[in-house]
Amino acid sequence: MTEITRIPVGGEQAYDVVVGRGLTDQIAALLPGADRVAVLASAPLTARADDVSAALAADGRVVTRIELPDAESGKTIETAAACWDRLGAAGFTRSDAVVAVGGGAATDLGGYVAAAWLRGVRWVPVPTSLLGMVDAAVGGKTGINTAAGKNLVGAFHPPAGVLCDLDTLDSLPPADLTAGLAEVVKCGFIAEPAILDLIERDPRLAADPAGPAVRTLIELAIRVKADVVGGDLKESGRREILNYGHTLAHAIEKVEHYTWRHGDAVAVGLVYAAELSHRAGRLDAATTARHRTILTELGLPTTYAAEAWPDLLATMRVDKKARGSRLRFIVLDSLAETDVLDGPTDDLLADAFTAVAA
Ligand SMILES: NC(=O)c1ccc[n+]([C@@H]2O[C@H](COP(=O)([O-])OP(=O)(O)OC[C@H]3O[C@@H](n4cnc5c(N)ncnc54)[C@H](O)[C@@H]3O)[C@@H](O)[C@H]2O)c1
Ligand SMILES: O=C(O)C(=O)C[C@@H](O)[C@H](O)[C@H](O)COP(=O)(O)O
Ligand SMILES: [Zn+2]
Repeated sequence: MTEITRIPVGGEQAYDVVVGRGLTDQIAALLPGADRVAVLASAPLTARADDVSAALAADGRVVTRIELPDAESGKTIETAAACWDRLGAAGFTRSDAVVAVGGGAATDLGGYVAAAWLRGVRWVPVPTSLLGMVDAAVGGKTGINTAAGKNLVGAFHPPAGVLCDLDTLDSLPPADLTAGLAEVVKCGFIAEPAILDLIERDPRLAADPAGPAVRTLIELAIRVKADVVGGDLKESGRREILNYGHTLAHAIEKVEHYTWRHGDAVAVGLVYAAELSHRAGRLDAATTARHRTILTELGLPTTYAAEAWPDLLATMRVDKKARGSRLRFIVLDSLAETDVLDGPTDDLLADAFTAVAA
């Protein structure tokens, strides 16, 4: 086992994000007194879920294994209902718990299953993707998609702890690792410019799961998220900054029927949010251009089909940051200085889109 980093997340239900290698044996200690534990994972993560289940069983827990449809296709009410049926059949009580093993889709679904079962039981995400480690598994935002859009049903339900085992990144497809870096870049622009400097020094190293830069980037990004959500779990204020780039990103995901990786959509959304900030007279041209440059160097997309604009605009109107008919965007005034752009005109929104339109 290598060195372990524990990153505390504050708030009423404080917990640690544990980062290291060979962490499987730590799972049982995060759920004291849980006699029954449901381990949720999709097929590509079967081996990892086996290890986690074996560690729990070795500690005397009765494990219920539930296989999820993979990736975004698992974030549905049907999958959640199937999980609740299994918990009911296995007699899960309020002292029992859920463990979700996988990328952000599995941990979002698993967290929501736990949040709603008996109105809330303990859960632990075991993120296996970079994006899951730096973002989805941290902060207690859980949820599913609906026909109207992305993450429209869910709950704030902090986990009992988060296990980020860096060994799991070895099997992550490179395109998924790169997609996760989009959320890391987001943290760089909204709060931690050291992230941007590190990636710019050697973008190739940033995407090497075995290299030293990845762990540093993961820990820097987790610290940004932990700091924000520790002070504003329910997004009544500052937490909205974590949505930088997401208003357009979620619309792209819906228009693409969830076939795009979340991180890829976020990359386009970040460039759009920067252009919007610039065209609203807030962000300087150099910082705006820096978005496109760094994301391109990482191999992330920065453009989207021009003809999709009407659909995208209509979808953005059900974004959770909207208030009535007013859209609200997180924008940058300068590096690491965020603000809300409240009620931008359709002309301004369309003008900014020309900068990402392909
Ligand atoms: N709750 C939050 O705060 C939050 C934050 C960011 C993103 N999200 C959500 O997270 C989701 C995106 O997460 P993601 O990028 O991890 O995608 P994902 O969960 O869809 O996983 C992508 C693919 O990688 C595979 N995979 C994951 N880990 C693997 C591993 N170690 N080895 C081999 N294959 C592996 C998965 O099976 C899947 O096929 C989106 O639904 C997004 O909305 C939530
Ligand atoms: O944790 C948050 O808050 C975020 O906004 C992080 C985002 O990266 C993440 O994609 C989140 O799921 C988006 O939340 P939503 O409330 O817009 O669905
Ligand atoms: Zn995101």
